[in-house]
Parts: sequence; C-alpha cells; structure tokens
Amino acid sequence: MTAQPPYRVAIAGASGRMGRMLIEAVQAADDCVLSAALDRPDSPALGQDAAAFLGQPAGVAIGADLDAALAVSDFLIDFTRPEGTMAHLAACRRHGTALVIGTTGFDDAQKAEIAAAARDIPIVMAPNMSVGVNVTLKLLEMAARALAVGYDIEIVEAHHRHKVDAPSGTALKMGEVIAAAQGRDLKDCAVYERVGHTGERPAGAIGFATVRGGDVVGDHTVMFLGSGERIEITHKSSSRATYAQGSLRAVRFLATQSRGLFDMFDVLGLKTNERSFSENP
Ligand SMILES: NC(=O)C1=CN([C@@H]2O[C@H](COP(=O)(O)OP(=O)(O)OC[C@H]3O[C@@H](n4cnc5c(N)ncnc54)[C@H](OP(=O)(O)O)[C@@H]3O)[C@@H](O)[C@H]2O)C=CC1
Ligand SMILES: O=C(O)C1=N[C@H](C(=O)O)C[C@H](O)C1
Repeated sequence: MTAQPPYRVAIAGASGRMGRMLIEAVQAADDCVLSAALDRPDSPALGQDAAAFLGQPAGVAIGADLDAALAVSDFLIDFTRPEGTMAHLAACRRHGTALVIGTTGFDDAQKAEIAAAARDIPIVMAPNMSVGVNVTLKLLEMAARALAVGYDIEIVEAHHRHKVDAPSGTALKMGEVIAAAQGRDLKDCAVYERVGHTGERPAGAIGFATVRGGDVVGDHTVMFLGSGERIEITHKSSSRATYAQGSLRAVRFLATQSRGLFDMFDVLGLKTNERSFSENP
C-alpha cells in the first residue's frame, strides 16, 4: 500500500487501557486522523464519542461494525484479545487494510493464521511496541551469545492486576530471542512453573516467573546467573504512551509496504545481519 498522510487510523478495543492511549496519540499526531473506533457489540461504550474521555470530542462514535469502520480506514491498530484480533485480521484481509497487532497471548495456530494473512496485507506484530524494550531485546541477544556457557537464565516480569495472559508476550519474546541467539528453541528449554519437589535446576533451562498486582505498567528483568556473579538486564515502563507512539511508528512504516509480516525491529531499523550462534561459535 502507499497511503499518504493524513493516515486514516481505526482503533480496536477503543475503550481499553491501550485503546484510549492510542486514541489520544492519534488525536495529537499531525499526520494521522481517527477514522473509526471499535469495541465489542455488547460494550457499554458503544455510541459514545471515542475521545470524550479527553474532553475534546473526535466526532467519531465508538461502534461495532467492522466492515463500516474498515471502509473508511487505511490502518487498524488492534490491542484487544486474541479472539478479537483474529476477527479483525479476517476483515482487514477482505478490505486490504494494513494492521498493527499489539495484542499478546496467541497460540501457534493463531500465529500461523496471522502469517498467512500477511501474504495479502502488510502487518506489524510485536508484543511490545516501545523503543526501549526493543533495544533491550538487542542487548539480550548480545548478552546471550557472550554468556552462553556457565550462566543460568531467568526471566521475571511484573504487570498490573488486570492483565489476563502470563507470561507476558514481552517475556516470551525475550526468551525466544535469547534461545535463538544461543542456537536453541525456547520450546525445548522453557520452564514456566516450579512447585513442590522440583529437583535441581536443569542445565540450559530458561525459567519464567510472573508477578501480578496493582497498577504496574510493565517490568521485565532477565538474569544471567553465573558462579561468583550475575548480570541483570531490566526494562521498566512507567507509561503506556511509549506503546502508543511505537504503534504510530508502525503505521508510518506500513504506509510504504504492500504485504508482509514485520516486527518492531523492522520498524525501528534494528534488524541486523549478525551471524547466528551456530555460525559464530
Ligand atoms: N504490544 C504492546 O506494546 C502492548 C500490548 N498490550 C496487549 O494489548 C492487549 C490489550 O491490553 P489492555 O489495553 O491493557 O487491555 P484492556 O482489557 O484494557 O482492553 C482491551 C479492549 O479490547 C476489547 N476486547 C476484548 N475482547 C475483545 C474481542 N473479542 N473483540 C473485540 N474487542 C475486544 C475490550 O472490550 P471489553 O472491555 O468490553 O472486554 C477492551 O476495550 C493485551 O493483549 C496486552 O497484553 C498491552 C500494552 C502494550
Ligand atoms: O498487558 C499489558 O499491560 C502489557 N502487555 C504486553 C506484554 O504482554 O508483554 C506489553 C507490556 O508489557 C504491557
């Protein structure tokens, strides 16, 4: 697609935590206009102005008619739940609408369906749209290569009490990036639970621990635990605005793509041609 500014952006999950943040970001952006705002058919928010919470109405009512919304939009930004995203994906494919997916918690079949849709439409999908987290992922790649032998790896994440999936999409992505940098597959080494008589820690495991409570926006720490030292790499979000700004960067990136599945490394120019662990022992 080659959309020209102002980009017509529809927001799904309009009354959610991220939906509101995205509406505020679109309203503040010079090169975007809010073209539609979507929520579930049974949402009490239907019919309300999408930006009423800002005290400055957008002139766009929150609706549930996906086809009507996409008919007037170039882009859809989706921060909802996996089942919502899958419905939005099918509609975007029908309409040729570019899609930014921030939702987390997809299973393998859903991920395969998203990849298949990307043969027809351009999609950016990332479990974390913030610049800081994506730079952290690059730091983790480097640390994982350098600390591949003799260091146990544990990933600890904390989020607000309303989060419904665990571990977070970001924590899983960190595990994937680390495993890949060491020439491994996370599926073969992830440990998600420990309770009772667990026995000693298996060599090579990548462990996950989850904290839920209060209003924590999103904290992630990766520990590389060796003998006599440990390295901790931490990212802490203090505002959801970073996710919204990253999503708008994804929109601008997609404006020049006709199809394909991209991530925030593509959007931020962080893709590198570093040799893999197996090529670079
Ligand atoms: N990639 C990133 O950078 C980030 C990703 N996220 C992810 O985004 C998602 C949303 O997070 P958050 O905004 O906190 O969640 P909220 O629960 O606050 O908002 C979700 C919104 O989506 C709506 N929704 C829920 N299910 C469906 C459905 N089946 N179809 C259509 N709409 C639906 C909700 O409506 P209702 O309230 O009526 O259920 C609500 O408006 C999560 O998966 C989260 O992990 C969050 C922050 C950053
Ligand atoms: O649900 C959230 O809030 C967040 N979800 C994403 C995730 O699962 O990684 C990103 C961020 O951590 C906030």
